[in-house]
Amino acid sequence: MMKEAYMDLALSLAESTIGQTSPNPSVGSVVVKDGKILGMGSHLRAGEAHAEVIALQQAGEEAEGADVYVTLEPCAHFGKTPPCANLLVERKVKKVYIACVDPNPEVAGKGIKKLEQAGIEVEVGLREEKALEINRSFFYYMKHKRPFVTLKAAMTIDGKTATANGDSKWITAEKAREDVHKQRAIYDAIMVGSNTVKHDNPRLTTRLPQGGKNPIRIILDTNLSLSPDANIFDDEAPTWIICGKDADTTNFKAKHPHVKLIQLQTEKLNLNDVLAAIGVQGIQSLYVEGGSTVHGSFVKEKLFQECHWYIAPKLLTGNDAIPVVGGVAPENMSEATDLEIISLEQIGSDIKVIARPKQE
Ligand SMILES: Nc1c(/N=C/[C@@H](O)[C@H](O)[C@H](O)COP(=O)(O)O)[nH]c(=O)[nH]c1=O
Repeated sequence: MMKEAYMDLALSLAESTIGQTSPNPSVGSVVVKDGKILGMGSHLRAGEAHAEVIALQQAGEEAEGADVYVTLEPCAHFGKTPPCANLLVERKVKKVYIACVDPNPEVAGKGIKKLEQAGIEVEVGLREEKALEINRSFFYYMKHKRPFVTLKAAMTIDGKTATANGDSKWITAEKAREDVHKQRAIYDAIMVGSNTVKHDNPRLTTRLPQGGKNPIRIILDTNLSLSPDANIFDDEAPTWIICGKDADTTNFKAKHPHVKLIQLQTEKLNLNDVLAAIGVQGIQSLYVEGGSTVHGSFVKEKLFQECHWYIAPKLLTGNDAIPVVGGVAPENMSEATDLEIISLEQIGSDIKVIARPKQE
């Protein structure tokens, strides 16, 4: 096989573990010699063996003189496991193909240097774009210490997300809603505003036939106004509430001891502070399920990195129905937020659009 095909295999190994390795990146590795695959592996969980270790274990003595493909620069520092760069040197591999360099300034280039100093040939950049895409949340978080934000909305084709009285069940069909749950399992946290909790009484858990982890539920509730009977309080999924400085936290904590309360120092919740506060808690990726007003704030303040729009072939009509992105619109169309379409796919009877703000 060509070198690209071996790196594609390593990338598919990385992609298969997205969401389960946080706070670590998802990494895949393949060991090849004389056209034969001697080992392959993914980093499966934080604190466990790295992808290269698993692939080299499978290769055994045969690893000497082999080519190693890895989707992220091998680590050079002692984390929870010994450095992979040292292991690659010990096993006397011939050449290491690296899809992308670790953007973390503390580690960038150190693994490559260690390999080259030991006389191992290194080629960087094979399928780099795909490798960066797989770990976009991890890289974003490393750089900004705040979560990569994805806005997710479901809407009718005429842009409505609920009727005037708040009814939204259902806009999209079963298959698209199942895709939403697959996304929930990938993200560290999911966020909604208190209005969505009041209108929809959501669980915000991952409910898939094949299972999948629950994201941390984060509710924006300035004055701790939610009813104690809300669904988010009656199951064991991790729940955080973010409130303003005037909220009565003592009373709340007595009622909901298992809920993590993050109280900001401002009367109203400022999204910059919200993202900084959950970034400090280690949340690397955030899936914002709305509603309309919350989406409006994230767009207006340009605090999102991606949007997933699920569009149903329905017309709700009406000036009174709820628009998918709320808030106050700019005066001129030229002030609209320009996006770049990343993907467009049909899921059952609905369309899923992934878009990102156009880089200035
Ligand atoms: N109304 C719809 C959605 N609605 C999204 C949110 O408004 C809901 O409160 C949330 O998904 C409910 O979470 P749950 O209780 O955990 O299922 N989202 C969708 O993709 N399609 C819809 O038709």
